[in-house]
Amino acid sequence: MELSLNQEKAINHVNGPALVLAVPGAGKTTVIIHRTINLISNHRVNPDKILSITFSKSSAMDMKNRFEKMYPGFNRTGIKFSTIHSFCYGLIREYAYIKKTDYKLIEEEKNAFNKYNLLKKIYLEINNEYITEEKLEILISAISYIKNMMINPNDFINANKIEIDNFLRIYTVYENYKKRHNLLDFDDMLTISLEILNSNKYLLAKYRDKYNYIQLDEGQDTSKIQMEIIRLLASPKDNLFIVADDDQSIYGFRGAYPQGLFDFKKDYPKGKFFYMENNFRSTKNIVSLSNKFIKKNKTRYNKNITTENSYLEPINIIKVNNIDEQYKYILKGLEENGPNSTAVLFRNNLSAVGLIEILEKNKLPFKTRDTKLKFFNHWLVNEILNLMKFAEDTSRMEIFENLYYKIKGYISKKQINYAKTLDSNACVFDRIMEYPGISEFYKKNLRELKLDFKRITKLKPYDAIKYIESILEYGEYLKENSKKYGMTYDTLKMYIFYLELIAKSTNSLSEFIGRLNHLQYLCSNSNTNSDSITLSTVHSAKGLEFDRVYMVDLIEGEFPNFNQDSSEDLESLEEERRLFYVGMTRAKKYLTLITYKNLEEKQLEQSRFLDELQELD
Ligand SMILES: Nc1ncnc2c1ncn2[C@@H]1O[C@H](COP(=O)(O)OP(=O)(O)OP(=O)(O)O)[C@@H](O)[C@H]1O
Repeated sequence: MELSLNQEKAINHVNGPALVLAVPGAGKTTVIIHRTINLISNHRVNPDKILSITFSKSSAMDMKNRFEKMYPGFNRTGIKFSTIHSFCYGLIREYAYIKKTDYKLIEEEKNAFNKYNLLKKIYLEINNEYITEEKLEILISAISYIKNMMINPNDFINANKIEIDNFLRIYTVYENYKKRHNLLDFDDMLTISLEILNSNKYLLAKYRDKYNYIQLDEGQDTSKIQMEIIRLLASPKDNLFIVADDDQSIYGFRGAYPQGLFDFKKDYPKGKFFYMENNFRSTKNIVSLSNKFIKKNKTRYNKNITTENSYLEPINIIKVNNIDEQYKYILKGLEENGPNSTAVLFRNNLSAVGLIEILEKNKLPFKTRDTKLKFFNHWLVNEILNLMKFAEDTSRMEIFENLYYKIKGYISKKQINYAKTLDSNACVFDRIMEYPGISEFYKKNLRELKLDFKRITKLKPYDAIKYIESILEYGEYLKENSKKYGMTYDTLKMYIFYLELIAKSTNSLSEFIGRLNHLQYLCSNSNTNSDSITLSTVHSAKGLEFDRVYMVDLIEGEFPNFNQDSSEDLESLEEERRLFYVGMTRAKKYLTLITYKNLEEKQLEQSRFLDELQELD
């Protein structure tokens, strides 16, 4: 590979701070690898003294592999590619050793004691109810944001609408508990590391001496506290080499702080700027339109993206009638072009479910970037399955007592408790009918309900779900209670939609459950063959490239991901636009953007980003 002049300039930078502002596909990773070699080979820097910080474990891995490919045989020993968290953990362990204390990490979900369980327990104690998975995610994300942005939780509450009752109390109890017991979550690794570096002169000097050259990849998604740690470490030599594309900052919700890049000049008046505006990855068609598109954002360094690659095919915007036609379109493309170097990208992970079902049915190999799809263990999916299981055996009180109030029938807790004292092998409805003084009206209701469940056993899974949703009025319950679960009704409907999609090809409950298990298995044991189709959220596709990219489900509300409850401020819109841009710029040769007009009876609007692209083209 022949390096460009601009790449050369950045690679040849040795001492002092530098910010490399680059566009997608400009070879940022390439530059970090070549610069590392340059420091070692031409400037006699000891490999141990270079610390390259990557965004995620997988990008650290990717960088190592690319290094190997570019410089086969070069002794990589001592060169450190690490995430900031892994660096911080090392520092904390050393500190703990000196202080003869011990910190326990509580991130691993597989351990019995972990932060998820701790937060669930605190939430239950404070709010007297169980927290849903969605709310737990909101809670964790808010705590993380506060830590990463180094803000006061009170200020956070004042500036944000958060759907968690007693958030401040939960936050305080959680923080105090961890402190008392020396527990660490990922965010504490950062806060504690910063405290150590600020308070322990010995360790600060030691680590400054240990790493003389610091390189930071994906600088745009580094949080405020991470940047503080890195700057403190690099000081006073300030041999800090940051590579970034502010247009690809997509982790604002987790505290990414691209503002740090805009402050670079102020923080380092003598700092050097390098620009890499040539995209080596994509065709002229893709580069030109994505460039015009991102220019609609106001908060950004102005860059002019160019490419020497030739024109190939225009970006393809496809509007079909419904999601089935979207899938058919993709299948046809895969049939014509094969699965090699192809990705299907989407805004929300739920989209993966429909794609997995369709690809599996057509025996097409795929791999998912996010292997733990929460769909398969989601409470809503479990509840529908449980109602179907209950239909097959209406004596199963252990199922019914958790669901009776979510369907029609006006059954009371007292009646359930009474029924539990009767013969446990008898049908639950017959038992409730024994309730002392129960009116004829109630009995009629119960007989009807019993009949409803009998009917369900005669239906195929697809029709059974529809029956549960409408006739048993489970859908009504979801509509009225979605907020309680930290979700919108539209999202809950999508869960049902995908469940029905999978149910369509099955004839019995056991076959249906078997299919769900099989799809979940395929998802978590993803095909790693290079010639399988990659399914990924745009977030997880960061840094990757494919010959052919389909972006799917491009519906207003879905992408940009705004619902009726979320605020549509300029900042969030710009972040969504950056995310869309990251998706577009993953494509080397062919980019297809797909939207559809209807989802069942509901009419949809195409994503506003497609409107923008159509206007710009
Ligand atoms: N000088 C060059 N000549 C030819 N190809 C290059 C050159 N530099 C980089 N590339 C290629 O361009 C592609 C993009 O490089 P790389 O992935 O490093 O870009 P990036 O800036 O990290 O991209 P992004 O930020 O969009 O993820 C890769 O396929 C890489 O091999």
